[in-house]
Amino acid sequence: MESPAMKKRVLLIDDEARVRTSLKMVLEPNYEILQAADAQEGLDTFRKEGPDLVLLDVVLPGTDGLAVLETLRSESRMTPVIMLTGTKSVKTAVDAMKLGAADYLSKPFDVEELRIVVDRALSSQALEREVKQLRAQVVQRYAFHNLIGKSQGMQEIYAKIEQVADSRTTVLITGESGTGKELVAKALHYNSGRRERPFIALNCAALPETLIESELFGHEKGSFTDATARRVGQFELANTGTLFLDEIGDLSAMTQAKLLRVLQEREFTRIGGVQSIKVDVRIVAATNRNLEDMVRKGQFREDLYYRINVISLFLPPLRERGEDIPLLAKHFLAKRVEEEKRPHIEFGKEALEVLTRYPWPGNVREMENIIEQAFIWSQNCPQITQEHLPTIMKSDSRSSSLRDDTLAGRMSLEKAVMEFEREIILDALKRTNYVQTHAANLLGISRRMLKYRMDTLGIGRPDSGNSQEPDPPVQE
Ligand SMILES: Nc1ncnc2c1ncn2[C@@H]1O[C@H](COP(=O)(O)OP(=O)(O)OP(=O)(O)O)[C@@H](O)[C@H]1O
Repeated sequence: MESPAMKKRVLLIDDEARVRTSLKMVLEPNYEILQAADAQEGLDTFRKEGPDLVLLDVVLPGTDGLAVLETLRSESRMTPVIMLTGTKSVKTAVDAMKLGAADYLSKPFDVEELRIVVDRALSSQALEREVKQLRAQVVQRYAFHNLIGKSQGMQEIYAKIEQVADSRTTVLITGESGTGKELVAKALHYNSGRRERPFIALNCAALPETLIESELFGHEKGSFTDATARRVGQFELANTGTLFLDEIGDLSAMTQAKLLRVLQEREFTRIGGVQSIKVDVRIVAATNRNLEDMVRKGQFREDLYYRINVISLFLPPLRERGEDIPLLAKHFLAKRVEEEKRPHIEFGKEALEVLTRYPWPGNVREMENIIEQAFIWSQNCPQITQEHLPTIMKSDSRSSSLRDDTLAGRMSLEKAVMEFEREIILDALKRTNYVQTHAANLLGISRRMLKYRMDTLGIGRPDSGNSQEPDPPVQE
């Protein structure tokens, strides 16, 4: 890391000593200045000193400044070059920008403009560096071996990821909510040749029907009432990378038709636009709905289904991969211990048994939340015990009586599931003092979904007399 006191270094390449002196005077308080009077000296200094920024005159004795610019850019794409041009050479300035100059300044310079242009070029360079570093970190984080699980089901997933990551084939990931579909989509991306390119995730269920098309394909200014400016859609943003379409079963018939066209032709038009835009995007889709069934019922286009279902990956629910449960629980606990720099803590034997027996309706996401709570409640304890786990996880007798009633035909499956859900939601609400946002976080669902489930199951707030306020309306 560079120390904040270290000055950035600026190389001035200009044959006129007078110009170099005035540039130096303006910049010296903030930067360390290196100087060169011709192209060769400039390139030598650049190679030897590795400055952070170059100010380069377009007219140099015997050499064209643009040729020097090309050499500089080919040797270091990260170092910004600002061109110094005569007042009349607008065309040269444009050519320079095309060749990758960060900016240009016309002589004679305005002192303030000079400072601004130099500062701006250096801060966008710093930003570019940061993005590169972050991308590299993300690549490491989502390398597929970071998916936790040793069960047969997960091993099959790993093998498939390895087989298909590096092709452009469309992949459909299915599985219940919270089983790790988005994580698998990322693993596909970060194990492919596209790993340095964008990974864009779009949840098709989270957007109202009216917005989804503009979100996907973008729109031209004025194409509808709210379209006050041109907007680039996710397809364009994901170009050369991967577009992850979550909850694809929630797309309307019209959007399904448009998506099919993009998948077939690899091109589309923005809403209100006429120009066809070609894209190279790898599509990974996911759903927790039964698409085959939706096709049978006419709710999902059959042709689109076959297009996206070229390769399918099914993520089994957590309850069907019991051996992954202790592994995942220890992983999430270790992660929290490290984040909070707390002393080592482990699960007691009985707590681990409770975790293993529990059916995990919210899958891995639910587990992450429950371990988070247990971690908080176990402050100062050397072990996580049953006491640190939610009551519902231990209410074996209640869940077995629901199961017995269902299997004996005394209760429908639907009713038993609702009863079970009702108890979990009530438990979460009690634990969070009825603060719905916190309860929703605990359950790993949105507040909107929690409110919807509470309404469906008839769960109200605890009776607090007349002071009870109505629930705030749920926004679309
Ligand atoms: N095998 C795994 N190893 C480690 N973490 C996991 C694993 N599976 C899921 N997770 C974690 O569980 C949480 C939920 O995963 P994810 O969002 O990928 O699920 P999903 O199936 O896409 O859910 P939904 O259908 O609700 O969108 C995330 O925080 C994810 O990091």
